[in-house]
Amino acid sequence: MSYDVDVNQVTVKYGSFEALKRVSLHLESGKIYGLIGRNGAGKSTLLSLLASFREPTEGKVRIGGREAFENRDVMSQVTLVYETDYSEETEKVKGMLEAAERYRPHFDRQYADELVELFNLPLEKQVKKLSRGMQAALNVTIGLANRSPITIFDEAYLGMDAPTREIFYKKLLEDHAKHPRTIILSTHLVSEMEYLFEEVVIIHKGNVLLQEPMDRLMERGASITGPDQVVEDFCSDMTQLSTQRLGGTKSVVVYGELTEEKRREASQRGLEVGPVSLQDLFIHLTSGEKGVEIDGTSK
Ligand SMILES: Nc1ncnc2c1ncn2[C@@H]1O[C@H](COP(=O)(O)OP(=O)(O)OP(=O)(O)O)[C@@H](O)[C@H]1O
Repeated sequence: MSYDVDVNQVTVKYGSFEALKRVSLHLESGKIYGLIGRNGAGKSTLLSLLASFREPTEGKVRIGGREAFENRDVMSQVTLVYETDYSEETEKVKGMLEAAERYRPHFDRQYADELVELFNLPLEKQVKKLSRGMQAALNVTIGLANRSPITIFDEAYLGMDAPTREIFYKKLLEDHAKHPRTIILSTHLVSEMEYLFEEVVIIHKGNVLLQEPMDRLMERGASITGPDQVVEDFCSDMTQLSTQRLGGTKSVVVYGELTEEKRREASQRGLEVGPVSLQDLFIHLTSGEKGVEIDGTSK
């Protein structure tokens, strides 16, 4: 069955504060999504709706056509991994895996054991006695081994060192290829994780600023560098995200489709057209009060 996610005109209020403002979003089954946004943008709020932890103040969240909130059938198909407070958790690592095996319908114990070995997790140790990074690795182990049709990692890497994060990313890609499912990665490590994303959703101040396949998004950003006045003329009708000047040289980050004709024109005028990283695009797109108005892609 399909596990497409439909978020329709959803508002979430904390008191009178609107953390999400009439957000609409469609996530197709089976893809890896990167969810990015600045601190307080509303990412965790959105993810808690998908995991049925919270009910929208207004609007509907449907998964596979069924309303998500307090729906047992839907909840059993969604895993949300986030940094957990284990200071009181006296259960051992082994016990946590056994519980996951009992309660999660698609849990693969053999695969979990493989990850436990890779992450060097001590099966007989109490979870509260693990280091923060090891607790994160345990969460990721259970999150991946659950094989839920919708698996969400909300900054699940917190506390992991760089080599451990590398193992996480590698295993995630491998396992997604073998067992395709929807994976949502909410992260601030944009440069480090962008190669994982098939599609990117940027949330800004409670709104969806854009949702784009990664390759198309990368084609939309470019840096144009050359003599000051030539760059200025060339970019005059384009959305300009940032400008840098050095002597008589100017470099502008533009956003929007750069047609073949426009690229030829740049080359004829002696301008250099370069790529822009997702991290740079994200920084520039979300630097203003409302974020940049994006023709055709903003929701
Ligand atoms: N329980 C709550 N009560 C009141 N306000 C809340 C509550 N939870 C979140 N908020 C507010 O809602 C907004 C969105 O918070 P949320 O945690 O969803 O953001 P986020 O994008 O996940 O942020 P970060 O990247 O910093 O983790 C923030 O302004 C936050 O202060």
